[in-house]
Formats: sequence, C-alpha cells, structure tokens
Amino acid sequence: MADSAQAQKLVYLVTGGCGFLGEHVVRMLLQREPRLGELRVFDRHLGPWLEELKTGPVRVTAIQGDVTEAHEVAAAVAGAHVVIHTAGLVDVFGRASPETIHEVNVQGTRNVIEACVQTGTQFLVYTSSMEVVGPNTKGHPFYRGNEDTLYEAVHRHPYPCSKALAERLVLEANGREVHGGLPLVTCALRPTGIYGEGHQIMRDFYRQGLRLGGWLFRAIPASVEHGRVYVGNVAWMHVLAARELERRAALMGGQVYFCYDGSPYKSYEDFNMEFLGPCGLQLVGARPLLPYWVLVFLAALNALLQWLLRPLVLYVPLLNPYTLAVASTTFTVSTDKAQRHFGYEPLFSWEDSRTRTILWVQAAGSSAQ
Ligand SMILES: NC(=O)C1=CN([C@@H]2O[C@H](COP(=O)(O)OP(=O)(O)OC[C@H]3O[C@@H](n4cnc5c(N)ncnc54)[C@H](O)[C@@H]3O)[C@@H](O)[C@H]2O)C=CC1
Ligand SMILES: C[C@@H](CO)CCC[C@@H](C)[C@H]1CC[C@H]2[C@@H]3[C@H](O)CC4=CC(=O)CC[C@]4(C)[C@H]3CC[C@]12C
Repeated sequence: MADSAQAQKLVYLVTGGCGFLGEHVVRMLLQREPRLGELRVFDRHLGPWLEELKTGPVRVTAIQGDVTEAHEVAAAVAGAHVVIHTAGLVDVFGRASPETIHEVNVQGTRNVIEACVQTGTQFLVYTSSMEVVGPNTKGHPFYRGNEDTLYEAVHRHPYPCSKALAERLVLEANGREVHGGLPLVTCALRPTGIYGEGHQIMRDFYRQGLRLGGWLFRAIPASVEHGRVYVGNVAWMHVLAARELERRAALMGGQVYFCYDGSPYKSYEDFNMEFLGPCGLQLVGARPLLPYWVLVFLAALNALLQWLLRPLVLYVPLLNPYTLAVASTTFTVSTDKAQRHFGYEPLFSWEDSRTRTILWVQAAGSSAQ
C-alpha cells in the first residue's frame, strides 16, 4: 500500500462476511472501495447471495472456514493487505456454552492476529461492541458517553467478557512486527445495537406482533435510552477505517471508536416502533404494563427453566437476566472521534436508514426468510 503503487489493487479479507453486519461490509467494500482488487469472504456458513457478486469486476472469493481453526485462518489471510474481522458468536440468549463463545470470539481473534503476523498482513480492523464497556453488572447508566468516559466496566456474561478480551488482544497487537518487518496496525470499532436490513431480532418482534393481532406490550420505561446505529453506517465506518489505517497509522493504531450516526436516542422498544409502527404494529402502554420486579422474576424463571431443560431441549427465550439488564439500563454514546481521526460521516441519514429498515421489515415479515 505504498504511495508509489497508487494503482495497486488491494486484497481485503472479511471474516464473518456472511453475517448481518458482514454482508453489509462486503457490499459496501464492493461499492465504495476503488482500490479493491480481490475480496475474500470467510465464514463458517456461506450465503447463496455471494454467487451474484462473483460476476462483477472485483474478484470475490468465498472461503468456507472456521476462525477457531488457525490453519484455515492463516490460509485465508495469506496475501491479504487488510483484514476486517467481524466474525463472532453473538449469543446473549444461552444457545451456546460459555466455552464455545470464548473459543470463537477470543481464540478466533487470536488466530486472526497471529495469521496477520505470520503472513505479513499489516492492517486489521476488529468489530468490537459497546458491550465491552457496558452496561455493567451494577446497571450504571452510560449517558451520551464517549471513548474517554470513565465507566466501571465489569462483566460476568460470556458474550461481553469475550468481546472485551478479544478487543484487548487486538489493541495490544498494534505495533507488533509482521512477516517482512513492518508493524501491524490495528483498531477496534464498537457498534451499539445495530439495526437495519437483515436484523433478525427486529423481524422476530414484527412476526410476534402480527401473531398478537398487531400489538406489542411495553416492558421497559420510555425514559431508558438505548444506543442504536444503522448497519449501513457501521459498514461504512469499517470500510473507511480500513482505508485510512495506513495513512493515519500513528493516530489510529491501537485506538477504539464507538460506531454512531444520526439515529435518535430512544428506549429499545420505542426505537423499534420507528419501524414496526409504519408496518402496522402498536406498542401498548405509556408505561410498562408489568412492574419491574415481575420482569426480574420472569427473567430468573426463564434462566432456571433453560438450565433445567437443557438435557432435554434448548429453551432460548428472549428475556433473561442479562437481556433484561441491557434493555433496562441507559447506554448511549455521543462522540465525534471517528470523524476527527479518519473523517467518518454517516453515509445514510436517519430518514434513509429508517426507510430502508421499514421496507426490509415489511418484506422479511411476510416472507419465510
Ligand atoms: N448485532 C449487533 O447489534 C452487534 C454486533 N456486534 C459485533 O458485530 C459482529 C457481527 O455481528 P452480527 O452480524 O450481528 O452477527 P451474525 O451472527 O449475523 O454474524 C456473525 C457471522 O460470523 C460467522 N461466524 C460465527 N462463528 C464463526 C466461526 N467460528 N468461524 C467463522 N465464522 C463464524 C457467522 O456464521 C456469521 O455469518 C460480531 O463480532 C458482533 O460481536 C457488535 C455490536 C452490536
Ligand atoms: C425485555 C424485552 C422486552 O421487549 C426486550 C429484550 C430485548 C433484548 C433481547 C435486546 C435489548 C438490547 C439488545 C442488545 C444490545 O442492542 C447490545 C448488543 C450488542 C452486541 O454486541 C450484540 C447484541 C446485543 C447484546 C443486543 C442483543 C439483544 C438485546 C439484549
């Protein structure tokens, strides 16, 4: 990626490139990265939609692989200029064991870093999460905070623990010498709750509302703000960060950036209604219909049932003590660090993000995807 080789075409690798965010990153790279020569899409489960991308001018290589397998990762990374590591096990519902979550999110990330070092890949962008910071186990609010806001980040749940460990590995790897003698340059992006086309929980809420005759019932007070960011803007931020890492290595290397855009600050449920409302659903109640202690009880009961039933069947309700804590603790960001460091501006306005999401919910809710 030297200046003398302006016309050089670059090889990008996106791990988890067939996931919700990963697909948007892949499509964004193809649309907005003029230096892209080859795009490698690495995922445990490859999506059929990749086929249509193979007919374009950029070489798209689909690689079925597992980030926990070091040799598979090394083979995929070899010869790549930039890695965007977005693969991860996103499980806050108790589907996977804590060991599996750790293996994929922490060991998988370690494998990606080691592969960069061994093969001489110099630029690594990691998809971290707001969960690395909070909400913490004490339920402290994080109100319009930024990357420098002091906050007691204490976790017990395997998902945030794994993301925090993985993020640390990525940041500590900044400056390590890669094969060929150059320094590795890394940064971590921390999205808040991502929404947009492909957001399965949103689709599930829509279908649930349809089953209940068009009604959803408020469980969380409207005053609890939950940070949200549009998937297209998160993808754009990844593409921009990856592009600028070389030019601004000294500034960006080893840094974390919250992902943000113009999405309004609202409670989790009120925010979802921005999309579900125009699709015909209504949120019942200006206040939660059940007292908070009942939700705490139900969440604990769900956790107990999950544990008791585990030998027989996997019981994975949406509500558990962890998801209740996240949904009912204010966590919002207000920052311009990505703008200052690498010129990020959201590509999609709130109006665009909202319209695109509504159209997707309408289509996804009525089809069997
Ligand atoms: N969904 C959200 O609201 C947020 C997500 N994130 C992070 O963004 C990243 C992407 O998340 P989503 O797109 O929402 O999840 P997702 O589950 O849709 O995508 C993850 C992708 O990683 C792949 N993957 C999982 N285990 C793998 C393995 N062992 N080897 C190779 N590929 C594997 C999956 O097949 C999937 O395609 C994750 O790292 C997650 O922690 C961060 C903040 C918020
Ligand atoms: C109490 C229920 C009443 O309607 C609502 C339960 C909603 C929860 C399932 C979600 C509320 C907040 C979500 C999380 C948040 O957006 C932050 C996240 C970041 C990540 O990195 C992964 C996903 C998630 C943990 C996200 C998961 C779903 C919620 C807990």
